[in-house]
Amino acid sequence: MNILRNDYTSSRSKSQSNSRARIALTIGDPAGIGTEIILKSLADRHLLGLDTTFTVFGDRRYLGETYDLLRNHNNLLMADPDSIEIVDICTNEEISLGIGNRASGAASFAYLDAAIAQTLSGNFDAIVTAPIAKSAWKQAGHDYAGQTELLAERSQVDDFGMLFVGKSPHTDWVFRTLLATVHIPLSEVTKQLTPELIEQKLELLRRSLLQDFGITNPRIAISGINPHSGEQGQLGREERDWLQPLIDRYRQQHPNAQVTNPIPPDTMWINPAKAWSDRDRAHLGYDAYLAMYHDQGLIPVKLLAFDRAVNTTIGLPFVRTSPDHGTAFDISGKGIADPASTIEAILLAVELANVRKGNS
Ligand SMILES: NC(=O)C1=CN([C@@H]2O[C@H](COP(=O)(O)OP(=O)(O)OC[C@H]3O[C@@H](n4cnc5c(N)ncnc54)[C@H](O)[C@@H]3O)[C@@H](O)[C@H]2O)C=CC1
Ligand SMILES: NCC(=O)COP(=O)(O)O
Repeated sequence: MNILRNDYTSSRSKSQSNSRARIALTIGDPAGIGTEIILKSLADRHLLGLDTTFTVFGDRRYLGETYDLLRNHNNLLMADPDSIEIVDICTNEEISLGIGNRASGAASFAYLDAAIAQTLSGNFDAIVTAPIAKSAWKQAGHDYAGQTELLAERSQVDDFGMLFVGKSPHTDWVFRTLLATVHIPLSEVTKQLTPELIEQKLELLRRSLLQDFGITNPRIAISGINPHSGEQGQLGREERDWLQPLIDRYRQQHPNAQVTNPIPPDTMWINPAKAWSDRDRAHLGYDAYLAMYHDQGLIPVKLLAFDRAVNTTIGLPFVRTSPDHGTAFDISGKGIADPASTIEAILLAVELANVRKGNS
């Protein structure tokens, strides 16, 4: 694991505050790898020495069971649950490792809901969430597309977005990708992509780049929707009919932002890949990319940065980050789950929380 400390944000926005960031961590679906990656992360050397408090929301019993199961496994380094601060949410559900179901969904929902309530009450500055299974939430009667939507609903915000942030270990360039649409069927995507939605996401992204990352003159790349960005209307009309006019208008309204024309989606990711891997070509990377739908944005993110990208919810009244992967039911309880993306999620949460505290 080669993790570089902090510096996702520009030096302009570094915190001036001396007050300690308070971070809530949820263990996610207890049938998945959440307990393992949280305990591994809390023992990681990159977190030691941070002027931060960590509080874990979850069932103490599952944390203890994971610790007991894995503590002698190949010299794994994990925090002892007895040594960490835990808000014990005992759901009395019978969990089977590797099987996400109604019981595991009810439990993971309860952990997150409690963490949100305490954060909205002012007890925490940020929430780092381990992964949940949306299907398990559904089985437990919680009809949300994901954790993001619950966070937004409880916070009473409509203007929010899913931004993936990954810092290259090769070049230090930071790869940021906002998804315009997220967890919807592919057949719904073009119905939900409207000029209003894209304008809202662009503005949300510009504000987050400024407020969270200290970037005053952002360079933002926008993906097309259709193959070849529509090939002048021959392969789809959205780019011609409204996306390009919207971008032209946006540029006039925001002369500080440098926004591209719709880039053909198949070539959009060539420059970020160069900026990620080659220090001499890091300048080719933009400050952020706006992808039109889930897999258009997340295939390149996970190809380049699966072990370190962070899922960040922007637009909330508090900081929320999460690893970029899911519950990994296929490997839970085996001791092989990589905590790197969770460690990055914690480091980014601390950094963003400090930025907000310094700005307030
Ligand atoms: N932030 C969140 O809460 C997310 C939740 N999910 C949920 O996770 C569940 C499973 O989704 P999948 O598509 O299977 O994706 P996944 O990310 O859970 O697993 C995909 C593959 O990557 C491996 N993998 C994932 N994380 C790993 C880690 N830390 N270390 C080593 N290997 C790892 C898994 O073993 C599996 O082979 C779904 O129910 C989905 O809703 C998926 C993505 C994000
Ligand atoms: N693919 C990203 C993802 O599933 C994250 O969902 P969320 O639970 O953070 O809303």
